Amino acid sequence: MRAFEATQYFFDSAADHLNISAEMRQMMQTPRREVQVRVTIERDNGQLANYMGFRVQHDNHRGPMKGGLRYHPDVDLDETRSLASLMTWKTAVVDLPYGGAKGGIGVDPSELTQREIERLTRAFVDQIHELVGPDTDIPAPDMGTDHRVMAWFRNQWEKYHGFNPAVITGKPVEQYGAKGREEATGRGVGTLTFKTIKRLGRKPEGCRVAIQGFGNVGTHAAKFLHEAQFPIVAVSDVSGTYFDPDGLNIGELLRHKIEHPRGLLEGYNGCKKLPLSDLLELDVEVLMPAALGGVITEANVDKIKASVIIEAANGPIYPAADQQLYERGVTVLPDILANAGGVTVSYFEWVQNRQHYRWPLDRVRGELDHTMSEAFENVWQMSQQRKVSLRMAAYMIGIQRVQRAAELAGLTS
Ligand SMILES: NC(=O)C1=CN([C@@H]2O[C@H](COP(=O)(O)OP(=O)(O)OC[C@H]3O[C@@H](n4cnc5c(N)ncnc54)[C@H](OP(=O)(O)O)[C@@H]3O)[C@@H](O)[C@H]2O)C=CC1
Ligand SMILES: O=C(O)CCC(=O)C(=O)O
Repeated sequence: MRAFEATQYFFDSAADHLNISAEMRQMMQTPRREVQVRVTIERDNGQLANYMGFRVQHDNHRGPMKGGLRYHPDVDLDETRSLASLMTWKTAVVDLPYGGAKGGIGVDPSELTQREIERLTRAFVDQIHELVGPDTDIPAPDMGTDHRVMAWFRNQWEKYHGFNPAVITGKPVEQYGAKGREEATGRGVGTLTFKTIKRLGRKPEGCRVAIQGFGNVGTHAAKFLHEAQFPIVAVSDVSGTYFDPDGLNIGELLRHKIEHPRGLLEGYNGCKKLPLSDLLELDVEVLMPAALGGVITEANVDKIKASVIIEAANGPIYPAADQQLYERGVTVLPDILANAGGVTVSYFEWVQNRQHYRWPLDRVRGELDHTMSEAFENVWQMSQQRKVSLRMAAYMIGIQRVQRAAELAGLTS
């Protein structure tokens, strides 16, 4: 199964619980526009290198389309389509005035220098600058991109269209970025992990956590959960799984990451090192995939021991595995709710840019917590009332909101 098929399956299962015509379903499932471009740069050694770039604009009934840019070797049209549709349901679940989009380049950024990544980003903007804008489609960071990439993107876009920092979010704070955007996804994930555990009648101290991926989302989630007294017993990045059954020293791991090349955990020897694939199968209460999609499938679902899975990553569980987990009584907090903190603070950044006004960090955090908590309550209630999984409940809320917007607009917008 490929990524978009998985997202469509979840959409269809949720739509089956709602009264939606076949034509409306088809409209909501089909992306408005898909763009695929060749991006060519000169490497530092003078050789040419060609990459494929993508932007999928999924739906704009609720507002300008919003979604990150991923730089990763697996990026292709199918994955981008899947991620773009997730953005439509995600912005709707947390009730932001946005639609959904996603983009990226099929490239391994670890093989390029910073100057090459800058040239790549500028060349990509040259290809797609007419499609994006503060009122149409607003990119942001995702895997493999960060505030520097956002700054280059904005600078190149403004060469064509003039000053308008609201064209992209996740920028450096000194360059019209919002305070708190960098931590936002991990913070939101942490907040909702805490709420889920509380709702299940458990205490953080008794919930061992394993986190797959120690990048932007994984590190900030780890920091938040560590401060909230959760024992984090394992984290992983591409170099392996780092494990301590008594709880990892998160501060030390973060320092190691900052001080070492490419931000890798490679060489950290304050705990046991296990093979990469072991992380998902550890004996923990809470499992948090925070890296790639499609990591929990029919092939490994039997080996998952956690009773709570928090989808910090986008699309980490495929449908057949999701069904098995539901039947086993595993609580899965779905991506379109769990990791919505990033796009929520992106929205705050966009609002601040448009008003030429800056919020202090405590305001950003307070409004983030409020937005995430409200969405969590709505999804939890829907799940209880309709006796469906949290994923189905989140999709149902998202789909209903997009359907309502489409009907109010007269369907032809
Ligand atoms: N950034 C954001 O605001 C948001 C991100 N997300 C989602 O969260 C996930 C992570 O994104 P983000 O943290 O931004 O990405 P980053 O690029 O910052 O970090 C990704 C992390 O995953 C690790 N990784 C990659 N492959 C594997 C693997 N096979 N096993 C274990 N670890 C692996 C990387 O390791 P290494 O560094 O060693 O390569 C890195 O630590 C993605 O699914 C993304 O779509 C969702 C909402 C918002
Ligand atoms: O911050 C944003 O606008 C989008 C973040 C994103 O790509 C995501 O939530 O998956």
